Amino acid sequence: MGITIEKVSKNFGEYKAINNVYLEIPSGDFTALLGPSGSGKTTLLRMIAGLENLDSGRILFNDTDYTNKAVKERRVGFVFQHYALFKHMSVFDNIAFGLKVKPRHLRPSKEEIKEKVYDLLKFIQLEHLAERYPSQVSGGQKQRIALARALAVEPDVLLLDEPFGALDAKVRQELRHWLREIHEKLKITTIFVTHDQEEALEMADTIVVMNEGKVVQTGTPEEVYRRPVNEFVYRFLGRVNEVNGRYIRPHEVSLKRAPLGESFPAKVVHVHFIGSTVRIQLTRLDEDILFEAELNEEKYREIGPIAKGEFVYAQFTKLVDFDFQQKVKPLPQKESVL
Ligand SMILES: Nc1ncnc2c1ncn2[C@@H]1O[C@H](COP(=O)(O)OP(=O)(O)OP(=O)(O)O)[C@@H](O)[C@H]1O
Repeated sequence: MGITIEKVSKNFGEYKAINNVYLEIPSGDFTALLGPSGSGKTTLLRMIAGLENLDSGRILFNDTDYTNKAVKERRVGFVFQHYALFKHMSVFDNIAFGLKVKPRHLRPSKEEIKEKVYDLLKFIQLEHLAERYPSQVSGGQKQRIALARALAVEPDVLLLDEPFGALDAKVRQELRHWLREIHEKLKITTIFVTHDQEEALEMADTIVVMNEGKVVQTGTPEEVYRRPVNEFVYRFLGRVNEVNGRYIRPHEVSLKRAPLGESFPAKVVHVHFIGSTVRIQLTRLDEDILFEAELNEEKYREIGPIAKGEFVYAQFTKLVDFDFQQKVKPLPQKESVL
């Protein structure tokens, strides 16, 4: 199911929560809505679900206007961070819920429901938990069950609002892979809200970067990361050093023991080992600027152990200048289209 968001706006009082958004989500795509808190991601998702009215614009599902259709007419499945499971129902009954509440003429038989729920439990690899209650399963399991519940009614569109937000880093990582695999199998058009750039870059086919109720850029993870249209996207997608109005990512800073090319001396302030990455804070001696370098294992091995207080030579090889870019190549003014 392809989705078109056409010039959609939504105000809360004076506040423009969604400001003239245009977006096309192709059928079968895994799209991440990425942006800081308050940028309008949840509001946009709720409008696609039919849970929030539009002030203006249209929402089309496969070219048919769904703007005024009710939630239950939309065949959407949701998984929200706080969309808790029904506490008083077993895992089985939670998953079966959407099927059991269907109108009589559409409702599958008891046997069909049982078979379907067990298929889904097998699919999410939690068959052994069918008789448990939500309080007896882990947070990660709860979100898998919530996904099975959403899938039970065979939605055309899957909407996920920070579904892993409340989980610890390791479980979140596992569920990212798991969800991506599920998407590969089912190919349901999926829209995933997150404020975590790593999560969006890792999972999505398409990233829609939002800020202040607007779409700032859409593209593949590689496009938005390598060709950000402005400073906001560049900053939002990763760590950044700002050097006199220009920018460089820490992993693009090169460090050497001896002077080379346009390198400058710098003093090591802190060294952090983060898994296989070494993050080093330095001060530039000639300009007294604090900056950060990030080395992978290989680069760190080349330069050798670095300790606080040592002096090294650093080079900013790829400074990005957005003012300059805008002067030579104006940003596209037209509405963004995937
Ligand atoms: N029902 C409402 N009434 C008034 N203001 C609202 C309402 N819902 C959302 N807003 C405001 O609209 C803006 C966008 O909210 P939204 O929840 O869409 O942002 P978000 O990008 O999803 O943020 P977060 O990541 O924090 O959830 C925010 O400033 C929010 O306070």
